[in-house]
Amino acid sequence: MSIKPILYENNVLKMIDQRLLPVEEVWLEYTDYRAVAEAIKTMVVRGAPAIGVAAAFGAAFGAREIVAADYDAFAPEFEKVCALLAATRPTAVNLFWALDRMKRCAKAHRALSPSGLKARLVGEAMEIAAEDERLNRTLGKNGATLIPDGARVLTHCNAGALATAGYGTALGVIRAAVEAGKKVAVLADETRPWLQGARLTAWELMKDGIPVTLICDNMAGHLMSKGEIDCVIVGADRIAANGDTANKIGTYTVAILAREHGLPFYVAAPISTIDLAIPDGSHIPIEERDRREVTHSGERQLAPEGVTVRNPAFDVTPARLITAIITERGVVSGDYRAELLRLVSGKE
Ligand SMILES: CSC[C@H]1O[C@H](OP(=O)(O)O)[C@H](O)[C@@H]1O
Repeated sequence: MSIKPILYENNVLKMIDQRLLPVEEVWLEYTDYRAVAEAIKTMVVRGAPAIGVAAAFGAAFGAREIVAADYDAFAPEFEKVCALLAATRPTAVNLFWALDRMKRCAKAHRALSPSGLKARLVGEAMEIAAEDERLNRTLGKNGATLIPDGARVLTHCNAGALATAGYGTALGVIRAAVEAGKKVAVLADETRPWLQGARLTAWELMKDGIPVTLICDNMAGHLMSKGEIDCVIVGADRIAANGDTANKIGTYTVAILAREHGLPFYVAAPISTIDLAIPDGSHIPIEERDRREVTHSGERQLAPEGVTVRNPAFDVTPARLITAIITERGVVSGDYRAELLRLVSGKE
């Protein structure tokens, strides 16, 4: 049973502090939307779907504070709550998808009493969380058909249970393949600078008893050239209408290497990660994070004081390098613009 990094119990949001893994398993408690926003910004919780789930609960907490006689008075105040949460991180579209869904829920239930509306919003956040894990299991099954028995699968960053409400996307495919009886070995890129692969992917796969080998990011090409990797599967933070995909920094590099070595490169993501409002990857905002993530490992200084640093937290893999995109509504490849529109619209 894979971990659920976000729990809602007795009106309290509990989230595992992913900054402390794998050394410490510490759960933090939240009831205030401002604290939830800070948790997203500081990566207590991270991972596109998980960020959306946390923001949904944050919005519900913010709604509880609003004193308004009716929806017309409530709506502008709720907009301010959602705007503060939306300002936390720019790349993962699931954050904005979840907040828009909470605002649509409020509007749809505007006839409720203020207390009824606030309770309904908590229910919507709970449904977003429950739905995310459910669809990850479906997505996982859809993708598992692409993973051969005995496959050695490279992944980058953490697109596992810790990046979602549970089960994971890229690692959801791995879990589903294992549950289908396949022998799967994972190679996890450590994923500098925040080390989601070393600290999170290795941790959660070991907890589940799934074979995992940790490698440094600069080892992937060598191991591909030696025939030690059979395919690549990663998550996503935002997929543009043409299939260009933003994911953790270094994903583009892995995609280039996979193409060079003739290896399949799969992206696993829920429909909520697809952003049809942007035509291609050049429009995806790329978060630049604090320089200290590069110059330090915890308190240990790794670079000279004052050195110039870049720290883009994501990059964009062009659709042409992506073998297939795995979602809960099916697996698509080829003409991504048409295929993604079909998936999102739900039309066959
Ligand atoms: C299941 S999507 C996870 C996605 O989010 C990660 O970014 P971050 O850890 O900075 O939130 C990374 O891009 C993963 O692929």
